[in-house]
Amino acid sequence: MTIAIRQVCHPEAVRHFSAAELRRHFLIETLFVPGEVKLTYSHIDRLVVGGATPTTGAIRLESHRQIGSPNFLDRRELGVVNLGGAGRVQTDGESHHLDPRDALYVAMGTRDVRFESLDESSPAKFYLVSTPAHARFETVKIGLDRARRIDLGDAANGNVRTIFQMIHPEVCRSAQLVLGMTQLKPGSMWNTMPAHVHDRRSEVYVYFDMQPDTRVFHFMGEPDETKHLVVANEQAILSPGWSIHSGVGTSNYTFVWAMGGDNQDFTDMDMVPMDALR
Ligand SMILES: O=C[C@H](O)[C@@H](O)CC(=O)C(=O)O
Ligand SMILES: [Zn+2]
Repeated sequence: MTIAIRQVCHPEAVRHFSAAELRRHFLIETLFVPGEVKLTYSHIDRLVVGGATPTTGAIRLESHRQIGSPNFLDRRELGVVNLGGAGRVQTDGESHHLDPRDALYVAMGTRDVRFESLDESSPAKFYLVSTPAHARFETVKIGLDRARRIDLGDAANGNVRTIFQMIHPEVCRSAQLVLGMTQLKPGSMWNTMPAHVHDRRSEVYVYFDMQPDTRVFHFMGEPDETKHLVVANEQAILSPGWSIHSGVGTSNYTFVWAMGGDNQDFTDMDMVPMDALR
């Protein structure tokens, strides 16, 4: 298991970042490495983001000095979304079958978490987001059928999409983690425009369901100082509370968004008026 550390950047410093610096601090280029658990520890809301890509055998979520407790989930909770082929997640010996697109909320206090693929020729790709937790809730699997579904956007604006709220107070209890998936319809390319910020919560996006030669231009930065990251399939973006997080693709795509912070109120967003964007 590997864990990379990302420090916090002040927005006044980010104004001067080159494309390479912006990528080094905010983009996670590689999430899925066959046979490995690969994590990034971000100091924005202490979000841990990564991938577990089991091939032949089971791989384990280990703790680390950075986590500061004997087991990874002693003082944390975990969201898992399967972006690959069918797989299994074992939580303290209990087996959870995760089909493609299924999510699992794993409770604080779970000692042993293992990941397995059902077919090594089509390995599972478990996308992981973990936040600190103060209380134990139930470990629960959430398929898209159990998610809270919001259809929005319109063809004229190129943003017809469905938001599936998966780890959300009305679906599954958690200490602070809120997570879901947004699928764009073919012909729609925009997400989250008009843009918003929410200084109460940090957010992380992972874009997937993309072809090798398509890209998402992901917009970040303070509303009056926007910048972009050019993002390929299965890459993630760390979005501090002061930053907008919106993207336009060269084709349609799907993304998982996840948040941690002061509240779990999805609708608590500060919308950015169009004439405020720079
Ligand atoms: O705070 C909420 C997040 O930014 C996303 O849920 C937005 C999103 O999925 C979309 O507009 O498509
Ligand atoms: Zn947001």
